[in-house]
Amino acid sequence: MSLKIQKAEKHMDLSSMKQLPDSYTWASVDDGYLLSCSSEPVPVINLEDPNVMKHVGHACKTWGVFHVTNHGIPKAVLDDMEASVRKLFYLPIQQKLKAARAPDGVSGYGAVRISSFFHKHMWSEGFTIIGSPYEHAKKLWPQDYKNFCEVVDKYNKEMKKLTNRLMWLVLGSLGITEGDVKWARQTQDIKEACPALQLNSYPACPDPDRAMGLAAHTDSSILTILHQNNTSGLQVQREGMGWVTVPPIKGALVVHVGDLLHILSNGLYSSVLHRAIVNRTQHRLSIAYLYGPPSNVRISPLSKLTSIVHPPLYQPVTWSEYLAMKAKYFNKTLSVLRLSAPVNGFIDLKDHKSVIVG
Ligand SMILES: O=C(O)CCC(=O)C(=O)O
Ligand SMILES: [Fe+2]
Repeated sequence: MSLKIQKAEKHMDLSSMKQLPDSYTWASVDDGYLLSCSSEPVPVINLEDPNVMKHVGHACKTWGVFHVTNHGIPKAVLDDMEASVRKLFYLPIQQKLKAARAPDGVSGYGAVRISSFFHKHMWSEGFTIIGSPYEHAKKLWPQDYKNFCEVVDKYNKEMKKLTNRLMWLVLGSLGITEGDVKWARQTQDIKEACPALQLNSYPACPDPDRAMGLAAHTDSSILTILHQNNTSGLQVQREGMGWVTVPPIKGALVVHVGDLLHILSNGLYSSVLHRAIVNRTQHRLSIAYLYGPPSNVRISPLSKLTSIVHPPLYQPVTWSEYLAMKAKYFNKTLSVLRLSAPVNGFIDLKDHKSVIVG
């Protein structure tokens, strides 16, 4: 296939395709795993529950993913954001390409960033926002960008409040207090922590069993908060169960344990391997808020969680260093950062080396 074709295909208008092109056809979306009709659903945690910290700790340890209800984010903020995301992805492809991500850039419109690790294209489009969406929004809607920027700002503010709350629940469940992680206390009111907002669009697909919306990956964040529209597609991998669907629950949000929490917790809370599949009739949208530490902070296993018996398992790393490594090693990044094995060896259950790519 010539590079020219590859490039053109990268920007195909998925919603107008009547057949799945070969370059989008995956050998098997099931990868040989059981597709779970799991009797055990992903935990749903009511943030108003008096035992919320215990539930959060248990969910992080067992699943690495959970739904939250009573999270305090006004419905209007979620609805407005979803409507704005829909408006963005419904723009004609030529208009969206005006805000295309630069080849070496991070923000803007384009294929999902993990595409480069796979031989086949994914059935999705993405739009990444870091900081203000102003520059890209102005390219998309030269006269009418303000509303989008306001909606995104409001959404980011609410997500920031929620991630702070969740962060302390997660750390508290590990026996960590504010004094143990000063930077986490500081990020409550500083601008330094620079979260990313990843907007994903998965148009209805003519051959969903052979297409992949977003291939299996873990998030590089500490925590990710995901809002999905009313269409299923998110799946997480659970030991012994295979891929388990995380169906949308009205008004609830999904929380993922990311790689940096895996490191902070010295592997006690493993980042969750997840993917998005597509369907024949409905257009699915998702909005992922990826929360990480301020850029100058080195993340390493929290000293309270390590001892001679439980030595630190990972080297210290900043978020930007981690992202650079992830761009190189993808699902092997955690094992690259892993310190040498103890004498009797260990098995990193979430090493994800077995992930079949492409
Ligand atoms: O669309 C989804 O449900 C998953 C999105 C996701 O995993 C991501 O943006 O990192
Ligand atoms: Fe993700």
